Amino acid sequence: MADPLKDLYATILARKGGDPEKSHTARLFTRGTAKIAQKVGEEAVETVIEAMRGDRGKLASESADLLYHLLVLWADAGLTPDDIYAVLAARQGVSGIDEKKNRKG
Ligand SMILES: N=c1c2ncn([C@@H]3O[C@H](COP(=O)(O)OP(=O)(O)OP(=O)(O)O)[C@@H](O)[C@H]3O)c2ncn1[C@@H]1O[C@H](COP(=O)(O)O)[C@@H](O)[C@H]1O
Repeated sequence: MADPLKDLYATILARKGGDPEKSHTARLFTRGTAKIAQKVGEEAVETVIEAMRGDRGKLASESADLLYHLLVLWADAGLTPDDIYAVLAARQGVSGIDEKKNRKG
C-alpha cells in the first residue's frame, strides 16, 4: 500500500547535502538540529491554534506542515518512519482500548 509519509521521507533524505538555494529541505538541514526542532515546535503550536479556532482546512494545512518538519527532524536524527511505526505497533499490542475495539469489530 502507498505510504505518503515514506514517499515524502525518501524525498527529504535525497535533499540531504543538496543545494540550499534550490531546496527548502536542504537549507533546513544546513541550519542544524536546533532550527529543525524549533520549526517542529512552531508548526505544532500553529496546528493547535487552528484546532482551537475550528478551521478544518487550516488545521489540515498546518498538520501537513507539522508532519513535513517532523519527518525532517527524524531524518536529521537518523530515524526512519519504520522506526516510529515499530513503536506504534508495539504499543498496539499492549493497548487495552485497541483490544476492546478489536473484540467488537
Ligand atoms: N512538504 C513540504 C513542506 N511543508 C512545508 N514546507 C515549507 O516550510 C516553510 C515553512 O515556512 P516558514 O516561514 O514557517 O519557515 P521558513 O521559510 O524556514 O522561515 P523561518 O522560520 O526559518 O524564518 C515554507 O517555506 C514551506 O514551503 C515544505 N517544504 C517542502 N515540502 C516538501 O518537501 C519536498 C522537498 O522540497 P524541497 O526541499 O523544497 O525541494 C517536496 O516534496 C515538498 O513538497
